[in-house]
Amino acid sequence: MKIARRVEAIRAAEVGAIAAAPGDALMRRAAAGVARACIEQLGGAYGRRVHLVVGVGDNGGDALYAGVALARRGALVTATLVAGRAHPGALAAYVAAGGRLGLTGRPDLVVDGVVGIGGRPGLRPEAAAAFEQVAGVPIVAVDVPSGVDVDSGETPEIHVDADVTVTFGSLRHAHLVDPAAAACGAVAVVELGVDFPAGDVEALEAEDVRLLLPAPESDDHKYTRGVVGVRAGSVRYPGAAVLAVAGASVGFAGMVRYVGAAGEQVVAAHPEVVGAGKVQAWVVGSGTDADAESHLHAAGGTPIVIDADALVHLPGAAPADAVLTPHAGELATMLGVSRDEIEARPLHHVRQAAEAYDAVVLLKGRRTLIARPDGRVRVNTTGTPWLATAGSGDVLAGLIGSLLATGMSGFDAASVGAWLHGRAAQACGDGPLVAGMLPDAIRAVVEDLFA
Ligand SMILES: NC(=O)C1=CN([C@@H]2O[C@H](COP(=O)(O)OP(=O)(O)OC[C@H]3O[C@@H](n4cnc5c(N)ncnc54)[C@H](OP(=O)(O)O)[C@@H]3O)[C@@H](O)[C@H]2O)[C@@H](O)CC1
Ligand SMILES: [K+]
Repeated sequence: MKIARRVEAIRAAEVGAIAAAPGDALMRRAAAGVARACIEQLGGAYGRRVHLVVGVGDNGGDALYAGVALARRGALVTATLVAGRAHPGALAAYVAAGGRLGLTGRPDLVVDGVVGIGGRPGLRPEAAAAFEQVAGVPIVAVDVPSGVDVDSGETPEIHVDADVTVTFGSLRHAHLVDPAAAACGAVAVVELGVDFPAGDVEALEAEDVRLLLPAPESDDHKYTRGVVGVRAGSVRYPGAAVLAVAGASVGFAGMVRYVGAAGEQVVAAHPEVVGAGKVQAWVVGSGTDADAESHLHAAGGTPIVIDADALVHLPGAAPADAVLTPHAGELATMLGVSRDEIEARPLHHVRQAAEAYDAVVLLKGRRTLIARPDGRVRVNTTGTPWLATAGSGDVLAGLIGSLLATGMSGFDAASVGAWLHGRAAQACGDGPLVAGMLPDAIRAVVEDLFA
């Protein structure tokens, strides 16, 4: 599990380590990691030109010590001190190692050491100008891309767009949550030997998913494995029913039931699907059109995935054990704000919705977020841009419903479902895909996990 923590918690955990380490030892360790990332990015150090953009705090100190390490390996290192001053010890070491002040020529790489966890969002004009001078050159950000809001993952003002971000000890929210995460590029964590407390934003990794997934026992039969019911599709949108049922039918639940106007098409595509009866979880909404509200009312009393058309029919709180799966536009309608506001502040809004509806809320996006009413959030890091295709949400809703039916919690079902769905898209290759390809790919991903 990847765990991201608030700045306050990180600072509190590091106090002891900083006090115990002699001089700038911790900063030098951090800087060594930054230098390693630069060398990796450049394919070597000797003769390469590296330019440091340096702020007044310890983030700038990290950049300068990284400059020291790079200069020792034969790189030609220059630096702009955006406020005209910098961490005294690091600056002295930098100058002693042959580092120069001021930009000369076009560098091969830029190191962003303007601000880290002590920064406010945005870039001051001197810092913005320093990056403009080297526009187009790859950037390695120290700790976070300067200008992003570290705890909220928001980017309310101008900020650095990095190719690689090197952080220390623990991930911060900005490394996982969009839009800031998109500005980080690839993220590397340098170990500092510090113990951190639990965090409130996390991301599942393959091993977590494997451990959470239900696998049938030898004495299981179809009813003990759980039955999922799908109420999706309509005369107008029969395909949504077929795709939601396909997502529900990848094989986690022991049986899939379908109730709705597209029964004929569903059974033609999935002969194993049966009609109304007792279920352990419902999936309601995809393509239900005018029938959404009546489906929602008919499906009460069990864990339930509420998607698409059904979301707008929710009264104040959702039914017990509900997972709501809106995209940004649907969440905007639910919360009475604009889509732009949701996309600018996804972490804030997904938490607000989870609390307001007293339900697990999965907000779809490049980095899908899954929030619980108590504020705990999982970020999904799998997926490709090709996944933004019609019907892909129907498959996801069905898949999550089938996991719910096996007895998983809504939070686990939603986050495991999102992870498998995204990984399946990746398995389809870096090219076009249609939603109908996902169920087979999900089965292959699960087979790989258990191999
Ligand atoms: N803790 C640890 O264990 C370790 C920490 N480490 C490193 O230390 C970093 C944190 O260092 P930090 O606390 O000195 O803060 P930092 O982010 O450098 O900025 C501070 C100053 O910048 C200014 N400023 C603010 N906003 C600004 C803006 N938008 N644009 C321009 N300037 C702005 C503001 O000063 P002001 O100008 O307002 O007086 C503020 O005081 C951390 O991210 C990591 O890299 C590593 O060495 C490993 C061990
Ligand atoms: K930075």
